[in-house]
Amino acid sequence: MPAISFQSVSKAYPSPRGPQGSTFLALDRVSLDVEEGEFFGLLGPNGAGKTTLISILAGLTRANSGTVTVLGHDVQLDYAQARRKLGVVPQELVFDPFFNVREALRFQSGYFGIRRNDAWIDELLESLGLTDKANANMRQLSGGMKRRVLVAQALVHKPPVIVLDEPTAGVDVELRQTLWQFISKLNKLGHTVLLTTHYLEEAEALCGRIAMLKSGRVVALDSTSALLKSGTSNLLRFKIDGELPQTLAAQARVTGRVVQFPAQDAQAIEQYLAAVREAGLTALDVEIRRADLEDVFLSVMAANGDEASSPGAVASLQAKGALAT
Ligand SMILES: Nc1ncnc2c1ncn2[C@@H]1O[C@H](COP(=O)(O)OP(=O)(O)OP(=O)(O)O)[C@@H](O)[C@H]1O
Repeated sequence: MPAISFQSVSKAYPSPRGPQGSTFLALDRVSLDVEEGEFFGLLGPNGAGKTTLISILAGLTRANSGTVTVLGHDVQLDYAQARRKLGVVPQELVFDPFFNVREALRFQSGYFGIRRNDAWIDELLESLGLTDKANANMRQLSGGMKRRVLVAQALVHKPPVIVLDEPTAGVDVELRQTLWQFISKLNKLGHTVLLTTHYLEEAEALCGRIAMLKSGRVVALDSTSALLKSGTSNLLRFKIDGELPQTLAAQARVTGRVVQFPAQDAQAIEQYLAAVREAGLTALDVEIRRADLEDVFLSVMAANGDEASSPGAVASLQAKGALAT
């Protein structure tokens, strides 16, 4: 049985631009399963529908159609059981200003009907570096500290399925490391983790499988290693001292003065460098690097209607079948 199952989930919101009463699809028949024990990444650009999907999972928003289950419990028909299996760390910093940290965690335990939870609460406080803040009022905490409390709140009932919606947005390196150490430990103990993040290096390091959403549709779904292999294996990267001719620019990803070409082999590298020389330009700081998840992500997004990235890498991904159709 999957830990989380989305089957053909669609969600329409009122359209901000169209005529009165018109809607647009924030989620368009999304289907994906997260298996028990997985560390699963849900990636996508702003507005792709990640938070909407998580809100439906957490019972905060209703889908217009489709089925969502948590360990077999339907999030609508069997809400209480589904919710009990889930620990959700929301993107927004929501907290009760009248409680101190320990009280907030005790209150949350009470919400799930758990009494005498102090041993686990102490462990959460310790693991998240909050022990010395246990008696501090929530209002007195910095943004990063509040985020730690949100993580602790989500885990207070030891949920088998942990959902983190951009937990490291705007937080410092120390918290990120503390958080990922702790979440990885829980994952090793068997907890399933679903993570959304814009930090692609974190997703690459942590997630065994990844789904990419674009405009409410799943556009890629595979193991992280297969996604990495599906991209152009190497990239030729350099800076130029002028404007790249159109024919060359069409094959490259250009960011200001930095140019990147897919570099399948030495011949391709020589050809690109020769073409740059023939155009009267000088390539500076030349390096060859392995494609990372960010390259794959940009290629997938480009293949699905974002012109901003490398056509060469897209062709490579399509040829290897990594892109959902
Ligand atoms: N309550 C709402 N009413 C109307 N439109 C909404 C509502 N919530 C989200 N949307 C729209 O639905 C789309 C998906 O939004 P969502 O927040 O799910 O995206 P996201 O992938 O989480 O984005 P981000 O990375 O910016 O957090 C966006 O176009 C957003 O403007």
